[in-house]
Amino acid sequence: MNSITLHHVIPKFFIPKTLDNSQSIWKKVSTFKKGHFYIIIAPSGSGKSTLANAVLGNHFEYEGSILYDNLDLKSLSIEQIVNYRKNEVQLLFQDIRLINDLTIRENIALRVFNKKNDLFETKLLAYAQHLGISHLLEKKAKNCSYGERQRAAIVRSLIHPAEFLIYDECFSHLDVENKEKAFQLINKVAIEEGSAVLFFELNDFPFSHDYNQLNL
Ligand SMILES: Nc1ncnc2c1ncn2[C@@H]1O[C@H](COP(=O)(O)OP(=O)(O)OP(=O)(O)O)[C@@H](O)[C@H]1O
Repeated sequence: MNSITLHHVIPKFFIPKTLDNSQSIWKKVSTFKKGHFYIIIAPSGSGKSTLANAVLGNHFEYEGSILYDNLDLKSLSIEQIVNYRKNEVQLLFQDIRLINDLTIRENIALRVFNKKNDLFETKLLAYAQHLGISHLLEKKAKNCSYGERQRAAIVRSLIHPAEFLIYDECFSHLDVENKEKAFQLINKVAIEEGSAVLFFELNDFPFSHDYNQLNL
């Protein structure tokens, strides 16, 4: 998939306060392209999770359309949408969604549970080390802090990355140093893979970057 386009999208269940803001992407045409990098900055309650979940095909509670290349998401079957999640589009949900009773290693490996490949193990170890969670790999997720689980979820998102990587406030529990490390890792993997990255954030990152900035 080469692009995801928002075509006059506006949520059905609330009217965004920022609708009249000329920077806002509601009710406009915006295209996210493979290999490009975006940060969408918007205040609490402005619809970041609503839009991120809509782009994943988790709900259709909006007017307008979301296109995967030229295909309207609303015209796809559940099976087709699920297939897109294997290699084309993936979302790291704001609430992380690790399984409490599995270890951090098992949670990360879930992304590739039916694929045997030494490369995944190499990546898992390298990325865990980069984010400072190597010592937590055999620990159950429920016994880790929120920030530790957030870093584990970021590793999970990168061991078999899709073409469009979407992150909904994925650094919310990280200190500035860890935020920057996580950002650099996501950026590096996305460049290597040719993926697009879409960050949904409350505020801009506290370090310099050259991502395209959009607002809701
Ligand atoms: N299923 C739903 N039905 C009705 N209203 C909803 C539903 N889901 C979200 N909302 C409302 O839509 C608005 C946007 O919510 P959303 O979670 O998308 O915002 P957000 O920008 O991600 O916020 P935050 O930064 O606080 O996580 C909120 O006012 C929320 O209460």
